[in-house]
Amino acid sequence: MTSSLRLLISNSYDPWFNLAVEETIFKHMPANQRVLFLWRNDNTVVIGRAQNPWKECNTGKMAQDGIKLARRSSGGGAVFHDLGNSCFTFMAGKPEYNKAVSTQIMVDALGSLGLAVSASGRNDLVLTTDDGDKKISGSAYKETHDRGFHHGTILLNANLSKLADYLNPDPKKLQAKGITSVRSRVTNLAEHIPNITHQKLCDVITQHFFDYYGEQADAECISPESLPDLVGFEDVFAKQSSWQWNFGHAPAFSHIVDERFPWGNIDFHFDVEHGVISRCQIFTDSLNPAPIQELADLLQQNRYSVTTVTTAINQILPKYPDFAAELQEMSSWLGNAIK
Ligand SMILES: Nc1ncnc2c1ncn2[C@@H]1O[C@H](COP(=O)(O)OC(=O)CCCC[C@@H]2CCSS2)[C@@H](O)[C@H]1O
Repeated sequence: MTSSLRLLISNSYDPWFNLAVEETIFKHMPANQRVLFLWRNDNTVVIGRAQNPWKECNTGKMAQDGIKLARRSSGGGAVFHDLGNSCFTFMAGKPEYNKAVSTQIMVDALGSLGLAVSASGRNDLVLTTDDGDKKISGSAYKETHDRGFHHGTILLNANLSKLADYLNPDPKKLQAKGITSVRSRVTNLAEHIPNITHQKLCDVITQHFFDYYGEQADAECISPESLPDLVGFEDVFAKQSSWQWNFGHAPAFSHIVDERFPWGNIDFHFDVEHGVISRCQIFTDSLNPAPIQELADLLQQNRYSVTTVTTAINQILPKYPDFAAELQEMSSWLGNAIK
């Protein structure tokens, strides 16, 4: 008899690949199937579908350190992933889909390792420690008319100082709507059970998944080199990897950046829609406002990104040789301010 369960293990650490696999499997699975997908991402910040990355994370530091940004299609806040963080996804058709079931499977699996874990009022799993409850897992959900998934993280031995660094945004004058992350006190399971590994964790989650349904399934390993037949995967992967989705899908926002240079004060007011500068106004008392105005005009209708700034400055430079040093100075300041 074929099993109603499917167990998928990703061997890739690329968040864009893994999220595209998750999305494609979810879209095409038969509604009577139950899927458990286990995966990890390296050096990544994953944000919720309605979040603003420039507001929620330190995008400048992330770019410097080669940390990928990945927007997911579920709601909720921003989390940091590295190989010390494990991810799980439970998928099921409706009406069976029930996040209370998957949450209980996780609580029981972690309990079987001797950990006092419970579901918090929010979407977290917390570990009871001598120092109070600490978050070890965050979850998010997605539902369509006939199916749903619950995915979440488990902190095993993630780099918590990186976690704090990347999720601590620069204090920018950013006015933005969108979902704000809820910062928590976190802990790694390895601090509480030193011999825990990703593999052991996957084994207990799998065992509890099988036990709950009273069935088993062989594990299928997925990687870019061995992709099962996933209808439409290429398109989903292209979207998931795109700047337009990961950054550009941020809800509209505005950003004011100002600086006092020896040669004048400057205020840039940016309005950004779909990640594109829809309006850029400047206010300056510089005696030479023309190149600055020209810069503001050139920035409009382009991506809110460092590349946009450097490209525009390079375009203006030859026209204003007497203002070159000031333009260079502005380029690095403005690039820094919006990255
Ligand atoms: N990896 C990880 N795990 C648990 N908690 C984390 C993690 N990284 C950061 N945090 C803490 O959670 C808050 C944000 O909590 P908040 O509740 O705002 O958001 C979440 O939990 C979202 C979980 C999404 C899970 C998906 C599953 C597959 S891909 S990502 C952050 O400020 C930190 O304090």
